[in-house]
Amino acid sequence: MTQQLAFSKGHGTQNDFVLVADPDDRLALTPDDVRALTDRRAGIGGDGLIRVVPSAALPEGRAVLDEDPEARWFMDYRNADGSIAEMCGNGVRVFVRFLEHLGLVDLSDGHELAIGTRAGVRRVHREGDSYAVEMGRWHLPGGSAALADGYDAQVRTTGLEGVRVALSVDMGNPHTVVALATDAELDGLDLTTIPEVAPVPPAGTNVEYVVPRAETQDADGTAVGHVRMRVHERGVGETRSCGTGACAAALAVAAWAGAGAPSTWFVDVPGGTVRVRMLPEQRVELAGPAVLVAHGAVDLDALRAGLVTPSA
Ligand SMILES: N[C@@H](CCC[C@H](N)C(=O)O)C(=O)O
Repeated sequence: MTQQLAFSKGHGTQNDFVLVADPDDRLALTPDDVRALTDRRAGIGGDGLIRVVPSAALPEGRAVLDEDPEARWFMDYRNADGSIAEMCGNGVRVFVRFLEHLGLVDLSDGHELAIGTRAGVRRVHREGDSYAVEMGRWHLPGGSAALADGYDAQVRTTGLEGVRVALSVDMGNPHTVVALATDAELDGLDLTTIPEVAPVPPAGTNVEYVVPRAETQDADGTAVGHVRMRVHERGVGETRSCGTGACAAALAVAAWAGAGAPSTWFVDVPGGTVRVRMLPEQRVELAGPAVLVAHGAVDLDALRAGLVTPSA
């Protein structure tokens, strides 16, 4: 008998994931299995794979339970190349939508749900169809000196081309935000290859390219920031959205703008728009949609047989 694996497929602003439920921690998915499942021709297709597993089943999950005993479910996140990632902002929202679909949680009463991730506990609540995630503490690996360098370089830059101000932002996973001057520059980027950014941390980095857009105002007349972003994700390539990347982008642009920058930002990505809010104590909130589009079963033996290993 062939081995069948039940899956769902979901996305958050078109950052798409294969979702599998493993409530008894029985699935031993190898990196090759992940590559095959996320393959867009021989598999289901996705930027990553998310496994639902009890926090108590994994060492990283047990660490999370020490932080918050209510974080019962753990998001085991894999990039499409099979590598493990600490966090995924769009993934957390889709993970919670999947938990709802499985009947494991109910957020309809507006309460907050604690989720385990390799970057620590993340808290999620619903705002209608949108899911808001408290994304934890961020920091700038280069410290304030890196910020000063970036800001100086940016204000010195004139002309339409050549703006290459970069800032590393740790969102639980690594990001490098690069400021560009114009929409044409952003549109013209070739992100089929890994962009050159320096310095690249040893564990690699996700790279976000951003162009500021005009500020708007909310109903109370408070300024709201706005940026456009394209992203090259570590372990994937160009994707149509990245939630942790959107937070990093808003944080970098707000930091470059200095005191008085808006505390709410909209980040436009090729797959839609997410909202980022600065919170006290170097925390940030990400809000956006989470959609499940398919449910089915995959024949694991056929899938494994179809995986082509690139020759050296
Ligand atoms: N798309 C995600 C980030 C996924 C992990 C990333 N590729 C990494 O390796 O850190 C998001 O929405 O945050």
